[in-house]
Amino acid sequence: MAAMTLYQSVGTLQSCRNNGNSGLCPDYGHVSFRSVSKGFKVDVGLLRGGSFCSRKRSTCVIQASASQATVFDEASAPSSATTSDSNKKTSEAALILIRHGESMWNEKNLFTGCVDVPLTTKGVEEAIEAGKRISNIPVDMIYTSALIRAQMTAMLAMTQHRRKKVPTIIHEESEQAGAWSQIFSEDTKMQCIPVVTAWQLNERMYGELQGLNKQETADKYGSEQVHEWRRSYDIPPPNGESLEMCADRAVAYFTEHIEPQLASGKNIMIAAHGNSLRSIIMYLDKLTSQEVISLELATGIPMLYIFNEGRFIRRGSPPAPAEATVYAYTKKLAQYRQKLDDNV
Ligand SMILES: O=C(O)[C@@H](CO)OP(=O)(O)O
Repeated sequence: MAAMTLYQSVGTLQSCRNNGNSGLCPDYGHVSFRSVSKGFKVDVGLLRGGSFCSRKRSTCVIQASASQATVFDEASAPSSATTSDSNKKTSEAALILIRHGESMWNEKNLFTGCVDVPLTTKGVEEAIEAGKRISNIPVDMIYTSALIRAQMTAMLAMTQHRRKKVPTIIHEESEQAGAWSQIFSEDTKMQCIPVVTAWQLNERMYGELQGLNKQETADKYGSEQVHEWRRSYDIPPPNGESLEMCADRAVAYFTEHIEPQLASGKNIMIAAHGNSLRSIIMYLDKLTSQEVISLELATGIPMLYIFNEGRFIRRGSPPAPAEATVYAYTKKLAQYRQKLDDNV
C-alpha cells in the first residue's frame, strides 16, 4: 500500500454528527463526518478518537490509501515533529493501553484477580489482532503487570509491529539477574524495546472471590451485591481490594514511573488488566467515582492516548488494517506511519 499513499490538500472539518450534535463530538466512540477540501468533497466516513472533532474550526489533512484513510489534526501537530520512534523535540508521546486477551479463567467465568493464569487460544488471537491495530504506532517502552496474561498479550501484540523491534524483559529481581541478562551490542540494544514488569499494574486482588464462578456468586449473594463488588469505586470484595485500593498502587506507579517517561517523549505501551486499567483511565480521563462504575474494558482492544504538554488526549482504538475507517492520527504519528510505509 505504500506507493498508494497520497497527501491531499488541507481541508476543513465541515460537519460532525454524533447523536445529532453537529460539530461537537465526545471523546469516546466513533463519529462520522465529512471533510471539504479546496475544490472537492471528501467523505471520510467513520472517525475514531473524537477529540479530533472537539474543535469546530479544526483543519485536517487527509492521507488516503487504497485500503484505509488516516486523518491527522494539523492544529495539534507541532511543526518540528520528526519521524523517529522517540521524539525529543516535542513533549508529544503516544500511550497505548491494552487489557490482556481472554484468559483461561475469563473463559470459565471465574473471578481471577491476582491468580496467574494464561491466555486461551482466543486470547492469543485477540492479542495478535491488538498488535495489528497498533502496528503503525511507535513504541519505545513497554510496561506490563507481573502476571503472565498481560505479558503474553504484550509480547504477542509486538510480533505484529511493523518496526520489528524485539521486546526484551528487564530482569532486576536480583543483581545477578540484571548482570546475566545484559546485552553487549549497542546496535542490538537499539533494536530492543525494554519491557518493565511491575506488580503494581496487576489486576485488583479479588480476595475471597478468587476462583469462584461469577454467575454462581451472583446467584448466591445477589447480582446487586456482586455488581457492587465488581464495579464500585470504594467497596472491596471480601478481603480483597476495592478499585480505590487498586488505584492507590496502579495510579501511583503510573505517575511515578510511566508519566515521566512520556514527558521525556517516550512512546509507551501498557499491557495490564480490566481493573488496574480502569483505575488508570479514571486518572487520565478525570472520571468521577460514579462515572467509573460504567467503564468496561473489552479484552484485547488497544486504546490510544496522546500525551501533549502534560495533558492526556483520548484517541480511541486504532482501526485494524482491514477496517475501512479513518483514524485521527497526530501529524507526528502520521509521519511515523509514512516512514514505515516508505521503508517497506
Ligand atoms: O476476574 C477478574 O479478575 C476481573 C477481570 O476479569 O473480573 P471483573 O470483570 O469482575 O473485573
